[in-house]
Amino acid sequence: MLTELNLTIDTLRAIRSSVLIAERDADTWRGNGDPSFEAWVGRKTRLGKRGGAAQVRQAAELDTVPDVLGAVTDGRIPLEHATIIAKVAASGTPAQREAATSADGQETLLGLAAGQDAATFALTADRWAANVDPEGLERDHQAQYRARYVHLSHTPTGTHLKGFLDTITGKKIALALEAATPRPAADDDRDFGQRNADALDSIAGRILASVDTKPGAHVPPQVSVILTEETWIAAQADRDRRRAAMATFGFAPDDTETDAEGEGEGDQVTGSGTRAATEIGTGGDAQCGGGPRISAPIGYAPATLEDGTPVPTSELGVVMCDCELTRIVINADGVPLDLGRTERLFTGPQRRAVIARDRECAWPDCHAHARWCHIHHLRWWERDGGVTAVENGALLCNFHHHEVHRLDLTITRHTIPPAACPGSPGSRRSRASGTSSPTPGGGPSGGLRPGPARRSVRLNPRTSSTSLRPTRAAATPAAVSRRATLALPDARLAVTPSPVTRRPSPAPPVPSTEHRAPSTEHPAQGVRHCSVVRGPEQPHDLESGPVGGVANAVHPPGSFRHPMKPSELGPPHMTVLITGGAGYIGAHVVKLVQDTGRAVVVVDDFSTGSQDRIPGTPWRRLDLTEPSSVEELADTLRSFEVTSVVHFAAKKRVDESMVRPAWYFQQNVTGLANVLAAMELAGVRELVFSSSAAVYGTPTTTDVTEIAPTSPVNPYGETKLVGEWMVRDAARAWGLRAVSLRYFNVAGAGLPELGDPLVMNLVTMLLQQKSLGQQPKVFGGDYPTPDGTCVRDFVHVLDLAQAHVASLDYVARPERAFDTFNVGTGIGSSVLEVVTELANLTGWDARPEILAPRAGDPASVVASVDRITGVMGWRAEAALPEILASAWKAWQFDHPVVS
Ligand SMILES: O=c1ccn([C@@H]2O[C@H](COP(=O)(O)OP(=O)(O)O[C@H]3O[C@H](CO)[C@H](O)[C@H](O)[C@H]3O)[C@@H](O)[C@H]2O)c(=O)[nH]1
Repeated sequence: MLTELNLTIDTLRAIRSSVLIAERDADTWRGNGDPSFEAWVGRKTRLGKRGGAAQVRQAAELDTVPDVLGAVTDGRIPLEHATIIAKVAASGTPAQREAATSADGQETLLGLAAGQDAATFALTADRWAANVDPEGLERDHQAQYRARYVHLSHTPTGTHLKGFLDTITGKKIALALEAATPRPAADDDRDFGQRNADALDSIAGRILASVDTKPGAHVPPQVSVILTEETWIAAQADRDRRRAAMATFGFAPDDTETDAEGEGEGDQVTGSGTRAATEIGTGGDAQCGGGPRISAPIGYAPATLEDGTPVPTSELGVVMCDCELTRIVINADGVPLDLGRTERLFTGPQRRAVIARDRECAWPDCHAHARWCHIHHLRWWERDGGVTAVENGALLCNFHHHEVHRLDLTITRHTIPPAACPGSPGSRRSRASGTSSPTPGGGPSGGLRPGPARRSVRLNPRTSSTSLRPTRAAATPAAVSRRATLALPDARLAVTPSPVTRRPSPAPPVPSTEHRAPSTEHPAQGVRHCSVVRGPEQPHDLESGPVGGVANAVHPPGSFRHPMKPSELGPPHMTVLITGGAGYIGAHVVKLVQDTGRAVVVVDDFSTGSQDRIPGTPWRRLDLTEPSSVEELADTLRSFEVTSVVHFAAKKRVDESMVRPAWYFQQNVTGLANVLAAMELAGVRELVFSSSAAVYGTPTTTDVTEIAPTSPVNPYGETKLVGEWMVRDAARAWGLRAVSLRYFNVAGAGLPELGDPLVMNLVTMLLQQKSLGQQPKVFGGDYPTPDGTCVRDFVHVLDLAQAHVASLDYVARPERAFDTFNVGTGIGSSVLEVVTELANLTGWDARPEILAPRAGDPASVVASVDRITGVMGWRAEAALPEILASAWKAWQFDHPVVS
């Protein structure tokens, strides 16, 4: 019954797919005020735009495999299996797509689908696809591999982590995170993401602690915490003051062996048969609820990392607990003068003894393996003057070690009678709650009593015959006396949270004065690295100003929003020739390519571009439409040993192309033909071609994929489509490896001085209208879009430039031939939305004037960017507000208000 029901549902869905495609092709949905077919479907079905788009996408994919769709309606296979085949047909390599859509291919896949569940069949289909195009799998993996990156953005509010990994590495990392994440303890209310973060922290700690991790360095990598003597004393005084306040408000620091609710129950003892339990009393947050109020702390400069990042006191506690201290005396200019050293490390034998005893994190129910644990000083080394001895050490995983220091806990070991242990008569298992309680009325732990704002947890026993009992600690004079050893004039303490072996660390290299700026406010902050990047020797016949151009002469490296990913750093000997490199998009690409370490040479006729945009970059003035340009360009390619070309030089005004179509073909098609001829002559085989979304004309869907029909509606788009064909044909004929990037609506600026100099698209035209005191002019208000104005996909010019860098990597791979990719954000904005956003941003009292529609304007063009994201790992980062803000800045830079 259930099977039949499922079959019927699948059959109906398959029929719905066919109906959707028929509706789409019949075009009957138009004229109802819906901006797109998807929107129409979403409205009709009440699934909304997203739901409608998903149905249409699935239908379009299934439409490519009609036999498979038929097999669903015949009840041969479930729809799920059909969608797996359709995915291969839609997103595989060209060879895989061709095979999957062929009658034979569909029949083979149908045969494979029989008798397999969906998950197994998905893997089978993957293997089949790999078999059809064995290199496809490897190519995809290599593409993923080249595209992978991890960015850490350090902001004042925390560090953001962003990245992309190839599937294999992703799985490896997932396994490693899992390995470093123990089964959550009873009191562990961290969610999955938080546990992953802790696992990553733990892995980093382990790497930094390993003596084997010495990538070319003389000492293991270290995280240094830098603090002054005053900070050291003030931080401790602050904590002591808090603790004293706690005592004043009714419960002594050692009272933490206290019950809050329920009854504690020791858990089952493992190992030797002796039983142990551990209790923690956190005492709650002194600042919260009914807890005691404490006086405001006295301000003091925080400890910092080497780059000046402030370190919270609880983190300081963690590193002080299990660390190596190196005293570095630094003079007023931040130059290290003297190294002293005091170690507070557990020795190897001590560690082994602690590990043998505790085996895993000593926190209740936390089973983090010893290899992920720190050794915590039960009596803190810096706070309580605790000794570095086995009996004072306890294994704690990274997370719980931080908790102990964050909550200012003291943990004590104590033996508990077997009767109180789990499994014993009268014992009960602990509740999985951070607010469960320890043993009542002086159970095994003895002397437990309820206290205000007190949380306590009954902990799991360990194999040891002792238990750990965390409590709040008392201020101890020992902590004060310990400071004496650190109180050195002009001293900074560099604290390394690393169980590095006992061997003297060499002094850190004293910064050479010629490379480092003198210290300013912070010894580490004052250090600035300066590096000079020399360009290749340049031939003298170029109009490049001083020969031997120096990359990045004006724009400091990293001043762009997107720093290059390490994976994108190309070998310095690679030279990229960029035609039209002095133009708006070209100059951004010049800068980013240079940032990757590649050399760049620009060819431009400077009809719209300017040399100011490419400081220090060698250039050659060349009109690429002239027949003589072929030889001249080939010469340049040879003399610079160019390895790849990015071709921008072209005309790009839609309206102009409508008026001067032949000239557009001359400019764009002849220019490209000459570039290709020169490349063939010089044997340069890598090309990134600047195409346009204009090749789609008026798309039938808003979500335009690369396989959408190309049907340009203006000569400009036609020249780009012809260009794509020419590039594809060159790939077939003489082994050119090329990518055509179909730009959607590009706007914004990476630097204020790199704004779009031409007023020829919506954003710059609006800014000009604003500057002239005019009202925004909107071409057409009656399009079948939500607000009647055209919808476009606006992409930041820097994101677009990044896509070129990714494409250069892509075409560098020998297995590539020719491919096309959309470059957009996947999000549409209407002209009116742009006007409103810009008006808000600039304080413009804008009252749009709706004019007649402009010739050749399609209603709605929005990219599908799945392909470029999947293959190259590229994805646009900036949204409309950021794009417009950068465009506005650039506009102000170019049009300063003279008062
Ligand atoms: O003052 C203006 C200027 C433009 N528009 C409208 O804004 C939309 C965007 O126009 P643009 O000229 O900025 O961009 P296009 O979409 O016409 O063309 C752009 O996108 C294309 C791809 O779709 C090509 O890449 C092309 O080079 C690029 O200019 C159009 O509906 C246009 O009519 C206005 O309403 N008022």
